[in-house]
Amino acid sequence: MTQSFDIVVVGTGVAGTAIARGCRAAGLSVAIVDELPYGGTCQLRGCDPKKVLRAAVEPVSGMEQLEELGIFGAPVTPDWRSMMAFKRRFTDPVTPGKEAAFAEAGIAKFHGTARFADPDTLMVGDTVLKGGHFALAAGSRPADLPIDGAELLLHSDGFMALDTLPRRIVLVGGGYIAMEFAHIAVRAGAEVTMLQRGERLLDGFDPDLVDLLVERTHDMPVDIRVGTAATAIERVGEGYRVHADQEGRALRFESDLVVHAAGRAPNLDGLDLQAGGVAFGKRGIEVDDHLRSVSNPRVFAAGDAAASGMPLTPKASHDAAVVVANLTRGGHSRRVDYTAMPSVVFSLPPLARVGLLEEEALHQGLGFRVNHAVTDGWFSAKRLNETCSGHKVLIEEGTGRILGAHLVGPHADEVINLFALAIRHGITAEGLAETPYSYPTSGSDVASMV
Ligand SMILES: Cc1cc2nc3c(=O)[nH]c(=O)nc-3n(C[C@H](O)[C@H](O)[C@H](O)COP(=O)(O)OP(=O)(O)OC[C@H]3O[C@@H](n4cnc5c(N)ncnc54)[C@H](O)[C@@H]3O)c2cc1C
Ligand SMILES: NC(=O)c1ccc[n+]([C@@H]2O[C@H](COP(=O)([O-])OP(=O)(O)OC[C@H]3O[C@@H](n4cnc5c(N)ncnc54)[C@H](O)[C@@H]3O)[C@@H](O)[C@H]2O)c1
Repeated sequence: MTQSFDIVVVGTGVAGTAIARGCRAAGLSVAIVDELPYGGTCQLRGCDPKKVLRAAVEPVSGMEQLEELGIFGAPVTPDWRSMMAFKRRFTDPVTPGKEAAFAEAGIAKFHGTARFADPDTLMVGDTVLKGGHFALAAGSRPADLPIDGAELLLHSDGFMALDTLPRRIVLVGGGYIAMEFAHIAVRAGAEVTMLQRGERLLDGFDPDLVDLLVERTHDMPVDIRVGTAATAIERVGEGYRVHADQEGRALRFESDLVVHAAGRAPNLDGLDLQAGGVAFGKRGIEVDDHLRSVSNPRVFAAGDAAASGMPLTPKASHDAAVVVANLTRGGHSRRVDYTAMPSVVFSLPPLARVGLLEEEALHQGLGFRVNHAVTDGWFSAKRLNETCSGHKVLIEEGTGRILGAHLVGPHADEVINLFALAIRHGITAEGLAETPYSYPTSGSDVASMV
């Protein structure tokens, strides 16, 4: 059966949902398709469930910090099953909620893998979908790890659906997922080892602040091995043995669970982009500044699937707004602008960045001063007995423009938004310093950071 729509959207995550709803609200006929239950990564398998699980270990982290002052005897261990039940209260309603919302909006729903038959036709099973335009918001998936036994790795979605938390966990990788899962799992009672191939963890964040967080994580304790690449995984009895290479030295780690935390790749395999004449590379679908495919003008891409910006939720939302503008008001009405897109590692305490890294600002030849301090002695960290706290703010000489801000410590995940606002809307260091802040809050520290 052939059906025709103004817009056919692939993916029901943050990007696909917003594109479908935005185009429909503008009066276009819209179809949406997903091969998984509707909802996408962020709400079902990513940001939101992760942050719900983190909520259960936040008090544990707080108690650990206050324990040495004699305020608590010993921290409690949260009940993992109850944590999962709490998480499901958020994730279970997502799919039925999306199904109902699309139906109410008059968006035609399809379930199955969408693949191109030719540049203006998508197939979902035997159903033929003709589109005036296509919006590809297919997201990302765990990157292929070319090691023996890679099929034994549990992916992040599996970790966030575990019925019980195994005692010993090896995390393969040293990025966002490894750091966030380590902080949750250790506080929930597991013994965690992190294997990071490169010499540094959390590439893309300020190295001095990463060092503070790594020291804190090491003390939790997490066994962090840098310069250590996982080379093979084998089943041994009920558990696993992970083989790794550390500068030519062969290492072995026994574990009850091995988790993939070694990067994600655009999820393009099912789409048969070649048949659709849609150019793509390792970073995703190749798009111009308007998020239009460089090879098929009927196609736009957004979110993790598009080779643009950072694969994060705020970027997926921004892309969706750009695609909606270009689909409803003409193909060249809006360009992407990833200025001041903040990013947070939701460790305890969190690590955050917005704008340029020091190295990037130097590379661009900008003249700037750096306000860098370790602030475990500041009131907002000290009252929590939090030892991991610091900032680095890059301020342009002459203009006072904030070029970049990097934070680690209590509420860094919230405070970074003030710097994002400043960078996006041109509020200078002077403007930030003279703003009255509620006190005592971590936000009020901003005045002393600039
Ligand atoms: C564990 C984890 C934690 C994260 N935490 C954060 C966080 O705290 N903050 C943050 O900003 N970002 C976070 N992210 C990243 C964030 O989740 C993604 O950037 C965001 O969800 C991408 O949204 P999207 O709409 O592009 O894709 P997705 O939400 O992944 O949606 C893509 C959808 O397309 C469907 N699909 C793919 N191919 C086809 C096909 N051929 N046919 C039909 N359907 C198809 C998929 O089934 C999927 O449902 C996290 C990611 C993970 C994995
Ligand atoms: N808070 C957030 O915003 C958040 C949280 C989780 C995930 N995410 C998104 O998901 C993506 C994927 O997260 P991630 O942590 O998997 O990727 P990542 O790119 O952040 O880190 C992957 C790390 O794994 C290492 N690695 C690769 N192969 C290895 C091997 N064989 N042995 C040891 N180490 C190896 C890499 O050197 C790299 O440091 C992120 O880039 C981000 O876009 C975001």
